Amino acid sequence: MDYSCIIFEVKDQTAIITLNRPKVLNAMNRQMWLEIMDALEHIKNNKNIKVAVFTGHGRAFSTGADLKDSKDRTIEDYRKYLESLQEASRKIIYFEKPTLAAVNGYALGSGYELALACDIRFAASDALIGSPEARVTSSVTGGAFRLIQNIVGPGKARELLFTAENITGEEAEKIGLVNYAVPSESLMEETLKMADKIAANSAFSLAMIKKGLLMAQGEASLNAVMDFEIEACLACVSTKERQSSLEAFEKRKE
Ligand SMILES: C[C@@H](O)CC(=O)SCCNC(=O)CCNC(=O)[C@H](O)C(C)(C)COP(=O)(O)OP(=O)(O)OC[C@H]1O[C@@H](n2cnc3c(N)ncnc32)[C@H](O)[C@@H]1OP(=O)(O)O
Repeated sequence: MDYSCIIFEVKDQTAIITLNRPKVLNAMNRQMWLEIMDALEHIKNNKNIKVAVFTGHGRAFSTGADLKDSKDRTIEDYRKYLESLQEASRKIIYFEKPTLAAVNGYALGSGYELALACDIRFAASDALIGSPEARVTSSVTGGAFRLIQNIVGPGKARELLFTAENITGEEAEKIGLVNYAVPSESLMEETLKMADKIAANSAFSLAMIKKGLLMAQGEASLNAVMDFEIEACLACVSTKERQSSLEAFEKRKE
């Protein structure tokens, strides 16, 4: 597959998937999710690759769902988009090899959910991370109802989702949302250092450890949560309020 929305490269034993729609701050469309899945399949089948790293091209990791694409979508189109998003999210969450996120700039909505789906997160200290769904009349979709509570606990998860406010990489480190906040100029270097440390270990052990960790987190009912996420998100985007939110987004600089 030729990639138009991501850049795929391999450095030593680490594959780097760079979200690549910088003109729209790496806003996500169905094609981007399909390309991510294709790249993951390649990583899975290549024994020399032991770790996958996600990052963003330009001044954002990703600002989440493409709101311009969203405006004229039918509910059925939206469902297809969400199903691709969830297929990719499941693939990342259950991926046999460790995944790392190097969060640069904005990581919002589905963009921040992609980072949550990764095993380990690095962020630039000045990154802006958040879940603006409630502000744009949407709802989380990438397994985030489970993931965010597992990562920061129920109280902080509610605060982030209810306020829809962004926090910096530095604040994210304090609440355990990211493992490390580092100066933006050393973000990739620090992330790749950790990737190298992991890649020095047994691929089989890593796969087993990851499987065990996921089982221990109660994967069985994650599917039920994710099915609900699709219904909740579609219910949100079917409201009249959703159209007003999208119009407000377009008019925000007038
Ligand atoms: C299931 C899903 O619904 C869950 C979600 O993902 S909801 C999350 C949706 N995302 C957002 O609400 C974020 C929207 N973006 C913004 O609020 C702002 O762009 C920003 C605060 C992140 C950055 O602001 P600023 O620095 O002023 O940059 P611009 O707004 O000028 O952005 C530069 C161009 O990128 C376009 N863009 C940014 N984000 C999106 C997006 N999510 N969808 C579509 N397009 C986006 C923006 O319109 C600018 O393009 P233009 O052609 O210059 O107008």
